[in-house]
Amino acid sequence: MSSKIAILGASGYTGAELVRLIATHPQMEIVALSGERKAGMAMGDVFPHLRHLDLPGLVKIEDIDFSGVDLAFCALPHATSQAVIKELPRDLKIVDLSADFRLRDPAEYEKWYGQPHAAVEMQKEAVYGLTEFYRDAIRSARLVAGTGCNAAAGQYAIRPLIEAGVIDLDEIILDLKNGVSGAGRSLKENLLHAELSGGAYPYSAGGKHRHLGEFDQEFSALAGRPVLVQFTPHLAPFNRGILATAYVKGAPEAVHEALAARYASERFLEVLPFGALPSTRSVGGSNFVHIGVSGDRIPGRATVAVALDNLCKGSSGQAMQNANLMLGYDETEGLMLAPVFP
Ligand SMILES: NC(=O)C1=CN([C@@H]2O[C@H](COP(=O)(O)OP(=O)(O)OC[C@H]3O[C@@H](n4cnc5c(N)ncnc54)[C@H](OP(=O)(O)O)[C@@H]3O)[C@@H](O)[C@H]2O)C=CC1
Ligand SMILES: CC(=O)N[C@@H](CCC(=O)OP(=O)(O)O)C(=O)O
Repeated sequence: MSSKIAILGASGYTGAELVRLIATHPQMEIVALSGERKAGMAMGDVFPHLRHLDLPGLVKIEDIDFSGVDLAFCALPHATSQAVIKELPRDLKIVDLSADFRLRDPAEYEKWYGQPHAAVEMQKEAVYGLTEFYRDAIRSARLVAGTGCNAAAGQYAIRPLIEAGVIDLDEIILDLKNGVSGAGRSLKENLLHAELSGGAYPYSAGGKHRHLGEFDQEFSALAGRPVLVQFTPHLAPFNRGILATAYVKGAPEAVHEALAARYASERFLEVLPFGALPSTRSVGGSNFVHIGVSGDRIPGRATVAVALDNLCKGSSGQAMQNANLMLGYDETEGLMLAPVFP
């Protein structure tokens, strides 16, 4: 029997990506789609690339009847998400793509997001959605919090190295380039083609990016002591994709071995042969992640690079993978699309 799915925020980038993926899922049926400014419109009019699909029209969230819905994907802006989710039926399974339920500690949430959480009890109940590291808890969760897309890329590079004890925990530098769709579909001056194309720039430097809250929470729990990463993201002139590059102090071969061993049985995580490095081009439009390691002319230093698609494995693909687990389906269902190349 198929599961009935609602997508809240279907008129945004991650919502549309969920529709694209679910269209190939044999056991998921979309029964409701929400938009806010776009409520009342047909999905194919908002997103012509989805015109061929037979989909419900966009409605406001308050007009959705959740009684027949098995699982809701919530692809709404930060803060809006918690206000909406706390009013949804308690037996509804939810995969939230926003940042609202990623941080377990309410004080940490307030520190990084500048306001108190409006649903603290649910914040504590939520399971962190980095599938390969929380699989068992996700299977039985009611509410799963999708990770930040930068946070996913950085964790795929670094977590196994902390687990295996092969790097100096006080010398981790993470540099990251991410494409413009990471900022969502709303109009912003710095995202205008004239100001973005042909250039790139860092932002939230100096330890200010909110995904540091996720790195702090996850890396420190793994290490059993505080681990602080130096992290700067850059906005780059491509549509989709994240390229995260970690500079670590540790033997390069041991770093490669730790990643290869940890991800050997993971369907979506591909560790390249030693010395080969990944490209966003090779994973675009897919749920696959490519990970590469090289040594350095400075002995005992390694570079780890991770490429993934922010709209797929960085958000909607990860959300689908988690929904598959929550609904008892094969984890890869609807997600085996090959990357689009070039
Ligand atoms: N883009 C990415 O790569 C990633 C995004 N995320 C997170 O996922 C969530 C969705 O992101 P994204 O799809 O990029 O965002 P978009 O800005 O593209 O879409 C936002 C969606 O939310 C709806 N919406 C906006 N305000 C309200 C409101 N007050 N009430 C109800 N609905 C509202 C919009 O409807 P309408 O347009 O009709 O007004 C739209 O459907 C965000 O929390 C984001 O941080 C997480 C990881 C990666
Ligand atoms: C290009 C761009 O602005 N990218 C976003 C990341 C998007 C993401 O992961 O989203 P959350 O907002 O859900 O944390 C950023 O770095 O802030």
